Amino acid sequence: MANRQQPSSMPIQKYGRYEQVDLADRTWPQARITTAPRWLSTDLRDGNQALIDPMSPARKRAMFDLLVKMGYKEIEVGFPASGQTDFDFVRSIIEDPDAIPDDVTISVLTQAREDLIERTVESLKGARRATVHLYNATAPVFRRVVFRGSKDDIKQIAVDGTRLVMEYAEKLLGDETEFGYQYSPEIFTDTELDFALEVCEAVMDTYRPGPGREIILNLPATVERSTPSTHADRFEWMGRHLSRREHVCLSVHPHNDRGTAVAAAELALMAGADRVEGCLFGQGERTGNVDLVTLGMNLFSQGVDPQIDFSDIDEIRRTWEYCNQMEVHPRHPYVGDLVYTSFSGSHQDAIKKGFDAMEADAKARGVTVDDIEWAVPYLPIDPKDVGRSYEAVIRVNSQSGKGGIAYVLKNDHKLDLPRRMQIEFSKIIQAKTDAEGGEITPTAIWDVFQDEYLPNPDNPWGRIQVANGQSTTDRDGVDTLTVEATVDGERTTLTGSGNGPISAFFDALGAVGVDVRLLDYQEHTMSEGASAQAASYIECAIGDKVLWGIGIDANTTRASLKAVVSAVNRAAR
Ligand SMILES: CC(=O)SCCNC(=O)CCNC(=O)[C@H](O)C(C)(C)COP(=O)(O)OP(=O)(O)OC[C@H]1O[C@@H](n2cnc3c(N)ncnc32)[C@H](O)[C@@H]1OP(=O)(O)O
Ligand SMILES: CC(C)C(=O)C(=O)O
Ligand SMILES: [Mg+2]
Repeated sequence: MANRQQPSSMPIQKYGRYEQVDLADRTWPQARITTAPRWLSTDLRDGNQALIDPMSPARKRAMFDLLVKMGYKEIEVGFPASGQTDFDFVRSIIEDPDAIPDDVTISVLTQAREDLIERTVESLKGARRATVHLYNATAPVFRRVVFRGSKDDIKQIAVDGTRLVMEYAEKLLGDETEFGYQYSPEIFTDTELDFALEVCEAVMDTYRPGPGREIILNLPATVERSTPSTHADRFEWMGRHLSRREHVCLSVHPHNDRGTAVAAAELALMAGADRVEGCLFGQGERTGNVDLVTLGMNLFSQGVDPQIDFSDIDEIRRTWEYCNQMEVHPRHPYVGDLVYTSFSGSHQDAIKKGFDAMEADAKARGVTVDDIEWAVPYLPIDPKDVGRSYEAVIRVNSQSGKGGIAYVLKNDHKLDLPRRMQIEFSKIIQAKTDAEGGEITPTAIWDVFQDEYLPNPDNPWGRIQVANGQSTTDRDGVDTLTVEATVDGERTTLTGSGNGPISAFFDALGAVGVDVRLLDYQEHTMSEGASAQAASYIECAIGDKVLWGIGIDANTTRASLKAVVSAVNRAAR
C-alpha cells in the first residue's frame, strides 16, 4: 500500500539523538516491582519553584501536613538559601514540635556555593533528621555554557560542595540532628555515563559512605531526553559500576518532558533504583516532575502496598489545588473527574456485566465483593478504594447504549430490566439524546422512565387505571379475577378467568376491547424485609405492537397487574 504521509516542514535537522547504552546483557526487562520504593516528595521545592506564585507559608504548611498525613517519610521542604520565605518555613516546622513526626526526614536543596551552603545548613539547626541535597550540573552544554569549565572543574565543584556541606554540618548542627547527605549530578540524562560515574565516585570519596553512613545519589532526568528504556539502561549501568553500592541509596528523579516520566521511574526501579523523587499529580518544572500519585496507585492496582494513603483522593486533590492554585486535569490518572466514568455504550455494557458478575461470584462463594479479585472491565481499580462512589461510573449521552442506561436504573432505583426491555428503553433515551445533544443525567433518565412506564398516581395517563383486585382459585386451578378499574374515564369492574392472575386479567381486558398476549414475564424483589417492593416486567403483544410494561408493588400479583396496565396503556398512547 502506498505511504500517503507527507514529510513535515519542521526543522528536524536542529535536533540530535540521545545516546544508547551498550548493555546487551541488561536485566531490567525481566524485573518486577514487588515492594514500594522509598519516596521523596519534592512538592515544596521542585514543585514550588515552578509555580507562578510560589506557596505562601500557610499553603506550604498545608502541603507539608498533607504529605505527612499521606505517609511520606522523606520530604524536601525547600531551598532555604533562595530567600527569607523558604528559610523561615524550614525554621517554622523545625521549631513547631508537632510538625515533623519522628520518622520523617526533611531535606533541603542547595547549589554548591559556600554562602548558600552555610545558610542552608543553618536553616536545619535543631532538626531531628535532616538531609542536605547538593547539586551541580554535569552535562556538556552546562560545562561549556553555564560553568565555562572543564570536566575536572565541574567535578571539583561537586567535591568542594560536598566538603563544605560536611564542614558546616559539623560546625552548625549538633548531635541532636541525624544528618544525611544527597548529591545530584544535574542533567544526568545528558551527562556522559562515565563522567557521571566519575563525579559520583569523587563525591563519595569525599563523603565516605559506609556502614551506618548512607549517601543518596540522585540521578535526575532534569530534562527527559530519551525513551524510558534507555533511561533504565543508564540506571542499570550506574548500579553495576558504582563502588560502595550497598551504602548508596540510588534515587531517580524524572521530569516529564517527553510525557513518559512515570514509565521512566518504573523502569528505573526495575533497573535497580531504590528511591523515587517526584511531586503529587506531577507538579514541577515545565511538564512537571514524575507524578507520585500515579506511581503509588500503579503499585496499588497491582496488589503492591504503596505505603502511602490515597484512600481519600479528592481530599488530597482539594489540598493540592489550594496549595498550588492550579487545577487537576479531568483525565488525570486515578484522580481526574472523568477517570472512572464511561460514556460509550460498549464500555458501559461491559462495566455493568462486570459488576453483575462480581456480585454473582461473591454471592456464590458466600463472601462480599471486597473479598474477591477486582475484575470490572474498563475500571483498573475500584473507585471506592480512593473514596469515589459508583455514581459517576456511567454517564449517558448519545454515545451510550442500553448497558449504561440499565446500570443507572439498577444502581439508583434497584430495577434490573430484562435485556429486551433495556433495548426498548435505550431507544427512547437515544432519541432524546440525539435530539437534544449533550448528557442526560440519571434524574432525567428516571423522569423519562417514569413518564414512559410508570404512570404517576397524581397525573395518571392511559386508557386504564386499576385500583383493588381480588382473585380466587377454584379446585381445577382456574383463577377468577375481579378488578376495580377506570377505563376511558369511566369507573367499572373488570372480571375474567384464566390459569393464573395474569391470564385472568388478559381475559378481563378482552371485555373492553384490549387484545393482549403474554410474551415474557420476569420479576424480582427490590429490597429485603417486610416492606420489600417487587418489580414485575411483562412483554406483551397488543394488537400489532410488542412492548414492555413494568409494575412496582409490595404484592407481586398487584405488581404484575400494574405491569400489564403499563404495557396496555403504552400501546394505546
Ligand atoms: C534542576 C533544578 O531544579 S535546580 C534547583 C533550581 N532551583 C532554584 O534555583 C530555586 C532557588 N534559587 C534561587 O533563589 C537563586 O538561584 C539563588 C538565590 C539560590 C541564587 O541566586 P543568584 O546568586 O542570583 O545566582 P543564580 O541563581 O542566577 O545562579 C547563577 C550562578 O550560580 C552558578 N550555579 C548555578 N548552579 C550552581 C550549582 N548547582 N552549584 C554551583 N554554582 C551554581 C552559575 O554558574 C552562576 O554563576 P555565575 O554567576 O558565576 O555565572
Ligand atoms: C536539583 C535536581 C535534583 C533537580 O531538581 C533536577 O535535576 O531536576
Ligand atoms: Mg527537578
